[in-house]
Amino acid sequence: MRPRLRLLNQRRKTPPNVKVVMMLVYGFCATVFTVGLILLLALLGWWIYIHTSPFHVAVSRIPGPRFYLPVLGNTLEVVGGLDHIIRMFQETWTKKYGEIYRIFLGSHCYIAISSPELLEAILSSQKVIDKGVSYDMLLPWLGPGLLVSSGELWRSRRKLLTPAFHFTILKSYFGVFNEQSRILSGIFEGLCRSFPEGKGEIEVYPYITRCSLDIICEASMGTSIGAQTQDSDYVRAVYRMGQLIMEKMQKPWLNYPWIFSQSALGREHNRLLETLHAFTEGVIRERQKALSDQEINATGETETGFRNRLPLLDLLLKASDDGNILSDQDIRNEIDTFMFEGHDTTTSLMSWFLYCMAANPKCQEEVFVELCNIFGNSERDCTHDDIPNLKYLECCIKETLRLYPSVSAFERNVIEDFEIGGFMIPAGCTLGCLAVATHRNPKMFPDPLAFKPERFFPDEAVGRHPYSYIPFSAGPRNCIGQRFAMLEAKIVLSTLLRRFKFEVCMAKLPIVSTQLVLKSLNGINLVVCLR
Ligand code: HEM
Repeated sequence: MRPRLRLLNQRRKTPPNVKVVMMLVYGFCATVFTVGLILLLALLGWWIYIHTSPFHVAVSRIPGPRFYLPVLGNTLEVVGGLDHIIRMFQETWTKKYGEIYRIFLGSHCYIAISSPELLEAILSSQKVIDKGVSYDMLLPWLGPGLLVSSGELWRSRRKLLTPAFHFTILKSYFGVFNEQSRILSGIFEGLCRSFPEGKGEIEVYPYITRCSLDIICEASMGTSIGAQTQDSDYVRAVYRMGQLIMEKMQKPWLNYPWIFSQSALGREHNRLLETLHAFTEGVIRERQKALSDQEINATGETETGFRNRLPLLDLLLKASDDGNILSDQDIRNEIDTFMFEGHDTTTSLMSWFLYCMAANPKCQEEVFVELCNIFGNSERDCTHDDIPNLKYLECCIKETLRLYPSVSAFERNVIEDFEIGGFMIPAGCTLGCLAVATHRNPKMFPDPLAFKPERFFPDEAVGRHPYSYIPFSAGPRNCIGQRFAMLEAKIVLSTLLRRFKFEVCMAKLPIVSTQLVLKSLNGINLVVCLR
């Protein structure tokens, strides 16, 4: 009996490998259960939090997606190309939720506005003047310059810098505008002559960028970098820095300073910063020396070759001499701000303008007729007296800025609770003013996607809400360089349209995308020929 019983006992015992498997299964189930329970509790906590915290209760009254995830918010919906982001914010969500809606980008609440009435309430307010978090990306380069600074610092700088855009000063830049327009026109002419039939494809964006850089460099620093005619580390650095900031924005993990500093992009960023800052500092030092040596003679020429147009830099140096507190670094921040704001925006405008002309040949012809009436066959410069006569050109520029505003959206930080349109906007939100969505609102601009310069004829514009058109923003923090930009655009564009004809390149139609300014993902390619 005994041996048999032992045999039976042995048969009933579970084999060791099955035991291991069962233990693993139990372990796995226990882990899944625990993790599930923790997730469930976390979600419950999150649900209770967003239904009871005053912040979330207030923002939940604003239209927007019902669900947003902890940590991620609605971010997954904007993942995609740079052309997808603009569609989501300016079209899809605006159509779905209306002229005010809220979105969570990560855990940050973003309230997007495209109603002229609400924009007026925000932009004319003296309370909501601080910039949104997106501008922090610019801080290493621009520091707290006029664009990024807030509070009292911004107020005092704005007061200090406003005289630099007085009409008498702007008048002195006509020479620079004309000189650089001629150089650009010469480059286009060379390209056209090199095409087999005098007509060929040009990606205009980089050429216009270099022209605007030359203009803003002379205007702000009184020095010439010859970006259009020669290679320069500084120009390359300005150009690359804009791209790099966009690359960084698309990779949220690079927002952690340590990770960024270890990345290839972070190292390149630091090298570019050195080049950019060293250049501006060098020009400031030279200019300081020239001014203190009293080298500027009565004709306005300096021994160092500067032309005395009272560039912005002189104004800042003078202000620091007058005893105002303005360190060399403050001056550098302001100059860097003007270099950045003053070239990318105007390049975007002028490139999209040429595209609009190419896409609307009748309008292009009408501008040409206007130019012939003013300039005839002469190749003379555009003067101060010509500006008021460029009426139709001005309407075309305005219509370009309506359809393709260089700054497609701008932001304000809400630092104390604020009420608009019956909604309480709690402190901590970012308000996003959607220029594209506002400008394409059919209530204000019927048939909004059509290019119709006549919308800006004086009698057509009567009765339109002033905040339905905001390419230069509005209110106390509007664009300080608005008149500069319009003069620059009128002179450069009239010079080009007098000499060249532009046609659309059907194989490479632009793909609109939101970057630091409104650009096209595949460039602005046009077929160009001499008139
Ligand atoms: C087509 C050309 C331009 C457009 C569409 C444009 C548009 C804008 C917009 C929308 C703002 C407000 C941004 C915000 O609130 O965040 C702004 C601010 C600013 N712009 Fe322009 N801009 C242009 C050209 C220029 C030029 C040529 C300069 C300099 C010469 C310039 C200098 C500035 C500065 C310094 C600010 C900040 C003003 C402040 O906060 O007080 N802009 N611009």
